[in-house]
Amino acid sequence: MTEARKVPLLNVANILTMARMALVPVFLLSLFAAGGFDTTWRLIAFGIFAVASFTDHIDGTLARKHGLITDFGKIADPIADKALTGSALVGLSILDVLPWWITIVIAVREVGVTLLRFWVIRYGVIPASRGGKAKTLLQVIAIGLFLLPQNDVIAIIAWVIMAAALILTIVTGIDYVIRAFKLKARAGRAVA
Ligand SMILES: O=P(O)(O)OC[C@H](O)CO
Repeated sequence: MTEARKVPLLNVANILTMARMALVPVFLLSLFAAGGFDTTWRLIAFGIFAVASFTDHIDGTLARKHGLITDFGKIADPIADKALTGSALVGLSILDVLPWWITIVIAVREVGVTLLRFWVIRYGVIPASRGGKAKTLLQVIAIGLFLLPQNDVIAIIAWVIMAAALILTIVTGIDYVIRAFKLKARAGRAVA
């Protein structure tokens, strides 16, 4: 595996990625505090989720701006996103806010893409695509809206965005499968 540039592994972008992972248990504790439906705790959970999600934006921006892109970051950043969104989806399904089938469809895609990345890692890294980034953004917005105390307007917007996120989740998942097979085939041709 080759580094895009010789940069220290422990740089600010990677530290932010790891901080996002570390916030997952804190987020879950606040989501389930006081039974899961206490308005104050739900707002705290929303705040922690929002801060953690924002680190995704900052670490990517810093990595690009200051040349802090590492193979570790390319792999760890999507995993940190999946840990955060996955735990939120499971939490919302446990609380009966979100149907389990939505959580399961997204979880299967996210775990599948992660396994796919490791499966082809000897040939190269599959970084997040624009579609993958847009998918994560839509998931984050929909989850954020479901975390808020609900009313009709919030619920309608949350469902519309979740539907778009689901479509993009599936479409980009298929796109990554195609990319993985192309990467593997290219590596095979290079060896032959
Ligand atoms: O769709 P993925 O697996 O590439 O994930 C995208 C990342 O969450 C973007 O930061």
